[in-house]
Amino acid sequence: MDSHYSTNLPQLVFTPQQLQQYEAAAAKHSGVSMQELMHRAGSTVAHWIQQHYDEKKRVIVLSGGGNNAGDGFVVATELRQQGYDVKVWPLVAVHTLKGDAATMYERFKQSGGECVQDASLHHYHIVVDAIFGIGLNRALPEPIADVLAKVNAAKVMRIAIDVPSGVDAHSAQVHNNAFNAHHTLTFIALKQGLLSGRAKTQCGHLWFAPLAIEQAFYRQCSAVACLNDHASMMRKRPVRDQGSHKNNAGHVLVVAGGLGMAGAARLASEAALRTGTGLVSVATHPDNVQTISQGCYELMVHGVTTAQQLTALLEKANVVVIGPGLGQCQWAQQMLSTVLGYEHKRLKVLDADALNLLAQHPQRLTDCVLTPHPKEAARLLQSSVTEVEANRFAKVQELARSYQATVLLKGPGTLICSADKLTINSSGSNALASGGMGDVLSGIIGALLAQGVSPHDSACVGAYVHGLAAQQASSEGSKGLLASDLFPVVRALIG
Ligand SMILES: NC(=O)C1=CN([C@@H]2O[C@H](COP(=O)(O)OP(=O)(O)OC[C@H]3O[C@@H](n4cnc5c(N)ncnc54)[C@H](OP(=O)(O)O)[C@@H]3O)[C@@H](O)[C@H]2O)[C@@H](O)CC1
Ligand SMILES: [K+]
Repeated sequence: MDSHYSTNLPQLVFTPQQLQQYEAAAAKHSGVSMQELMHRAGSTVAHWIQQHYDEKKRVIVLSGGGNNAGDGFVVATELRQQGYDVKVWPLVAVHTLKGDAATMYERFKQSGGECVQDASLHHYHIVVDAIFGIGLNRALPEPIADVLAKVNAAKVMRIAIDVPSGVDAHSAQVHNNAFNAHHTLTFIALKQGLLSGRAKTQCGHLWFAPLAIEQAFYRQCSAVACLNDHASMMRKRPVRDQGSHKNNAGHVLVVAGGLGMAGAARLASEAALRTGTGLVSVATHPDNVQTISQGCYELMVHGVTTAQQLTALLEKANVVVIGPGLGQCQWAQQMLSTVLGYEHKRLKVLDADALNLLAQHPQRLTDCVLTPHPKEAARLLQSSVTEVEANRFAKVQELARSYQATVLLKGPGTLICSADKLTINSSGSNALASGGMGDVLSGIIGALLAQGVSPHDSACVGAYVHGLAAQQASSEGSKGLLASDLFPVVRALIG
């Protein structure tokens, strides 16, 4: 039996529908029966529990009505054999089980295993979720949702088999009272819905167990997305030739900082410098000039009030970052329409208020990277945050299509979508940080574009470096990380 598992995740990402469609063929090509596959899945989880918790721990397995429950009965049977005190609490009547799941239930009973109803959770140390896996197709029904609310509130270690119940492995939608796992062991291939948004946090630590059929599976169908990893992101960083000078490393123009919003402009422009741009200019409200320049003499800061003044600056730059602290007043509108209407090709990063203004007058764009958080994405799509979070994958694709742009949808497991590519970011989230993190991200992406990295790769490397910097700059779980704390880490990562 192969019980290999790891937190090193593969880069190839699939939909649960692809798993449903091709896993049987992959198993067949690997000479493995479906029953053996279920046995491998359950044994892997049992092995994982043995590796992490000794047999004095009391375990309860919650079972459902499909094959996920079959995995759960294998876990329970194997742990009992290893001396654990294990019970199964069926949340769907066991007589409805079919096929291999029914067989695994029979084996559990025959081995002396016991089912309980309405268990007292405080008696157990570990709860194993074998209710729903990739077969979840609607919200959790009342009795199951009620049980999971209690499980989530209890002081227990929660381990999900394949998918935390209540998480939609396709859309990343998290239904009410979904199982809040400390660890999730997922099988055969990575499912997109576990990697982004709230679903990502709902999985806790994600472990991948290929069950020794992943290669055959990869031959059956093509991945729908790519999970970026450290090595590939580091390879895509711009390389600066030793003999080069400032004019070979791009010129970013940051159009930012309405009245009273100098900080956002400074964060974005300093981030562009710290990410290796040769020259960085800032076009801002005249009252901000001194504040932005203070302590960062490398920035060329211009107070701008007219389209002509901005056009003169656009001529010198090769990339424009527009939006941080821009506001939505007449001045801001004029700045955005001048940038979007500029006749020569300039790569552009649109962030913050540039996105809010764009949402008021949607249009197809050229050479743009958009970096919305879910609320800005909702405005751009005339939708709601709930709808965006209920299907981050479809929404980022819709944005990329409607605006003809590369779109980076922020949040845990940031998504980056261009016409032909979907990438999921794997580095940390900055949920505990203060404001200004987005400004830094737009500056980093602008810098990468200015140094010749493609729009899609700039957004991917930017998201990765930004997330990793947030992770490294703060100790785990600590609040109070400042956006400017990222600068030294970004420099070290990009340099
Ligand atoms: N194929 C294999 O042999 C292998 C499979 N493996 C394992 O199997 C898992 C997939 O199994 P699965 O396809 O049976 O789906 P699963 O998630 O167990 O549940 C489906 C059942 O739930 C029901 N249902 C759905 N949503 C519901 C809701 N909200 N509320 C109430 N009911 C709901 C649905 O009912 P229906 O829609 O038919 O009414 C159906 O009865 C996979 O994740 C992995 O763990 C591994 O062992 C490897 C080998
Ligand atoms: K599960």
